[in-house]
Amino acid sequence: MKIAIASGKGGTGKTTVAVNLALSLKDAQLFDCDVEEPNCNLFLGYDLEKIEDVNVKTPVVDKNKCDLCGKCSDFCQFNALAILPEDVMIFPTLCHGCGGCTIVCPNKAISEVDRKVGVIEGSVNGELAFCQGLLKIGEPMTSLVIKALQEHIDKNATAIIDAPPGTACPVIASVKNVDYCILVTESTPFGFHDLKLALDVMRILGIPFGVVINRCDIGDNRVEEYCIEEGIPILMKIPYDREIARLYSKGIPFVNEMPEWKDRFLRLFRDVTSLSEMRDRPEQ
Ligand SMILES: Nc1ncnc2c1ncn2[C@@H]1O[C@H](COP(=O)(O)OP(=O)(O)OP(=O)(O)O)[C@@H](O)[C@H]1O
Ligand code: SF4
Ligand code: SF4
Repeated sequence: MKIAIASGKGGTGKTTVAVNLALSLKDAQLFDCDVEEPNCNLFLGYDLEKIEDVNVKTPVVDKNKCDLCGKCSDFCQFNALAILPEDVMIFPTLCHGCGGCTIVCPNKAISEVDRKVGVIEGSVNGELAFCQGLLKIGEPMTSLVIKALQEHIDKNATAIIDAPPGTACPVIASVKNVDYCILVTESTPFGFHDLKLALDVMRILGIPFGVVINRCDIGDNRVEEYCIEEGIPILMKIPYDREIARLYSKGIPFVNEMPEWKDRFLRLFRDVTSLSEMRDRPEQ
């Protein structure tokens, strides 16, 4: 079972839910896909070691073979190649490593070199199997690092995936192949607005989803009313709690100090499992 924790709006409590849910389960793996700023390990405190570099194949043009025909530049959908009067200019950070320009070059003038865009790290100790991706500073290829990170999911275990905020490519890369997505939101106008964007993404991708309303006692009831109207499962409600915020600021997962929440997260997991199974069952 692969479960993503996502949201439209940032700061709604994804990491809080992902870490506390993973710690409440036995034998769960936790993956921090927020590769621009992974922060799950602030709460776990595990020693991490590098598992692998994430590289992208980037073109290099041999000037002696190139006749500036422009076929490579015409092919590239990402504007990573520009034909100048006497040269082909390459914008490495725009290149997605598709390899197409190398194939279309009629003069075999293009070769490829590895360019490092990030790194995958894994825990060497701790009660959870934990992995995170780390995008190199200045690199925009977030999705490549997320894809590489997800290769390390053990298909026989339960994987909890902490997704980045928003609804753009990094979120799609994080949730694409999951069995279920938990959308964490808050009862504010901004939370409600961005939840609806995230719901649209899940519907388009055909991923089953439910909602956790965090800080449920701030703002108004619009999120809850909307979920009831639309038949969206409300999986859990977490109140605004000074103690949760205090523990967070000390890097302590709140299930460790407030053990009653472990049962609630276990119940959440059971609900998610049965909702996902119901969806997989063929209609009678
Ligand atoms: N129920 C709660 N009561 C009080 N404070 C909370 C609660 N849930 C989360 N917070 C606070 O909200 C902040 C954001 O939480 P968290 O980092 O889990 O959100 P996030 O969605 O993962 O953020 P990002 O979008 O940056 O990844 C933290 O400062 C945390 O202490
Ligand atoms: S396709 Fe090959 S020969 Fe043509 S401009 Fe590009 S690198 Fe040069
Ligand atoms: S490898 Fe693909 S993305 Fe990169 S420059 Fe060539 S065509 Fe463009």
